[in-house]
Amino acid sequence: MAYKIENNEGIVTFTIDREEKRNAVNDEVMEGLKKVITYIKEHNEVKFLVITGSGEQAFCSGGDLSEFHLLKTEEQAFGMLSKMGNILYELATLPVPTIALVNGAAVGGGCEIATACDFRLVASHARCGFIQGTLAITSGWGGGTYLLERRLRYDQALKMLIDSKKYDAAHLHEIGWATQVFEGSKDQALEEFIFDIRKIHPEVHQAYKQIELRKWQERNIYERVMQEIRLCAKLWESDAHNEAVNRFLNKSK
Ligand SMILES: CC[C@H](C(=O)O)C(=O)SCCNC(=O)CCNC(=O)[C@H](O)C(C)(C)COP(=O)(O)OP(=O)(O)OC[C@H]1O[C@@H](n2cnc3c(N)ncnc32)[C@H](O)[C@@H]1OP(=O)(O)O
Repeated sequence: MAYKIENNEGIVTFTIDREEKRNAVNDEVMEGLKKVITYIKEHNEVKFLVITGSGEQAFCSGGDLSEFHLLKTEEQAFGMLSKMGNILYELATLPVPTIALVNGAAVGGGCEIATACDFRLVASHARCGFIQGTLAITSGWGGGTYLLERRLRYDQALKMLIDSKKYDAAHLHEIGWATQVFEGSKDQALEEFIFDIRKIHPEVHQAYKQIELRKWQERNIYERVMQEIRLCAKLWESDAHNEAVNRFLNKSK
């Protein structure tokens, strides 16, 4: 199975379990995310959603290039991108607080997943970035829109997107992308982070989160996410993108 779902007293953890591919997202992972989001919407006793990756090398390395490089046209790309874009929108707008437990590299779509969460607890060794630009595309799952909604300074958020490179944990915290940086056990870091909030009734958490979600609704965030995805799909067809992906896939052969 490409993922694990655990429920520990209302704390639901979704683990991308593809360590051999640095937890790259394939269709099975997408289906798993849809499953956990549906579970949370149908079970009021759930307090938080935690997303993490297996192993210590990667949280998530984005879309699975060995699968998605087969997509050649704008419409083929839009099909995959919009499927994950809709999943990420449902994740970003869940009523419960969401925590990205960034156990390692979060790059490309992996950085988008972490950005779509309310909190980012980042391992001190993790390097994260919107590296899509190195593949001659832009963020394709809505992560650029969510990043520019977060409270980073605009210039720092835009630089993170157009740098298209991995930042270290200290810098991610300095610019306000990382909520916290932790050493050692990710489970202990999570326990410490939720120590106080788990004492507070979940309806309080959800009421406060609704204040932000109402603003997103008023500002048509869904339409903006879909415009972002369409732009990425247009770039997907370029020779520059296809050549960059082939270089990555051939590098280890
Ligand atoms: C789909 C679109 C989406 C979007 O936002 O629109 C995107 O996510 S686009 C960006 C796609 N992701 C990438 O370009 C990242 C590629 N991976 C890396 O940069 C590195 O693997 C890294 C930094 C995550 C980890 O580096 P490390 O040195 O620890 O590992 P290796 O690079 O040696 O990789 C080990 C093994 O995993 C395979 N791998 C890694 N990432 C992916 C991936 N995204 N898709 C498919 N396969 C991936 C890599 O090929 C190696 O396989 P092996 O058979 O052992 O050679």
